[in-house]
Amino acid sequence: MKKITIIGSGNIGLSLAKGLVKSGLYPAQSITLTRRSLTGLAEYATQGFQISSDNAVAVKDAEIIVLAVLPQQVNKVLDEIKASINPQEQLFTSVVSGVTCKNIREKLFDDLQVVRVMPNTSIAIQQSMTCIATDNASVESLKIVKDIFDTVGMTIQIQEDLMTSATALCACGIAFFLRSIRAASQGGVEVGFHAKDALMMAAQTAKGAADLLLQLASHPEHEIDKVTSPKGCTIAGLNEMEHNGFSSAMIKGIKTSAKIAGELYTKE
Ligand SMILES: NC(=O)C1=CN([C@@H]2O[C@H](COP(=O)(O)OP(=O)(O)OC[C@H]3O[C@@H](n4cnc5c(N)ncnc54)[C@H](OP(=O)(O)O)[C@@H]3O)[C@@H](O)[C@H]2O)C=CC1
Ligand SMILES: O=C(O)[C@@H]1CCC=N1
Repeated sequence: MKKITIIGSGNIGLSLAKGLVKSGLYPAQSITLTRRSLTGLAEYATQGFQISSDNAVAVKDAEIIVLAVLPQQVNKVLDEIKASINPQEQLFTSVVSGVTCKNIREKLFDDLQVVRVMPNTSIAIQQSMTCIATDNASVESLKIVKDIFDTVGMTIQIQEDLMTSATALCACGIAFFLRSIRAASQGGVEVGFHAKDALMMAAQTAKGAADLLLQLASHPEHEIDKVTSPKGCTIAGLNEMEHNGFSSAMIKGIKTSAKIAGELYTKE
């Protein structure tokens, strides 16, 4: 168990903090949360987390630092903490989209080990798909990061140049699949269910579909073929969706998100 400081405890920073505590391996007391406005962190202090609005102080004792501010807030934060960083003792991780390991070292220290991590918000319930990449961290440091994120979902190590693609597919992907579930529930209401029931039914159906792929290591089309009875209602609905661009919309959306993810830091 290591001391962790999360700089920028907003949506993803807090989701990570909650997931680590839920995993049982990291007590709240080992995690320091920072943001400029501490009112948003008051409830976390009552749960045992350390909270601070002073990034420079908050990183001093940390063995692992997680940078989780917006891309346009990164430079100011790195300037603030530079004097408190010890590159020999600390491991620097960043979940910031579009900011490379090299970008971070250029602002801090050449010999600082930096690992980029791209989780998604389901990290709060230990269900994240987390992508990990580095261009200089040791095998031991990578293992430390992987071990942490393995407690809050599934991890995969990828090449750093695929990190913006990973952002689109997995981090933004949560929103894409949620919108699909919401749309399915809206269809459910049209065909007769109350909204609350329709949403629960759509969500559990989506979960079942995902688990068919994950638990059986199966391919979507193989599972689809089992649902589409000849001349049946599934193929009729599925083809209607495809005529309206269902797959195409998802593919185009992911490509657009990946492009924008790569531009976020430079758009400062
Ligand atoms: N949301 C998501 O699903 C994912 C987001 N990411 C990445 O994570 C990062 C954060 O995104 P998200 O959580 O959505 O954004 P949020 O705006 O919710 O969180 C950013 C947090 O940073 C805090 N902050 C801003 N400036 C400072 C500062 N100088 N010192 C300390 N804290 C600061 C803000 O609080 P305050 O204003 O009070 O300081 C805010 O709580 C982004 O870079 C994004 O690309 C990556 C994966 C998934
Ligand atoms: O929308 C965003 O820019 C961030 C990055 C991935 C998820 N949320």
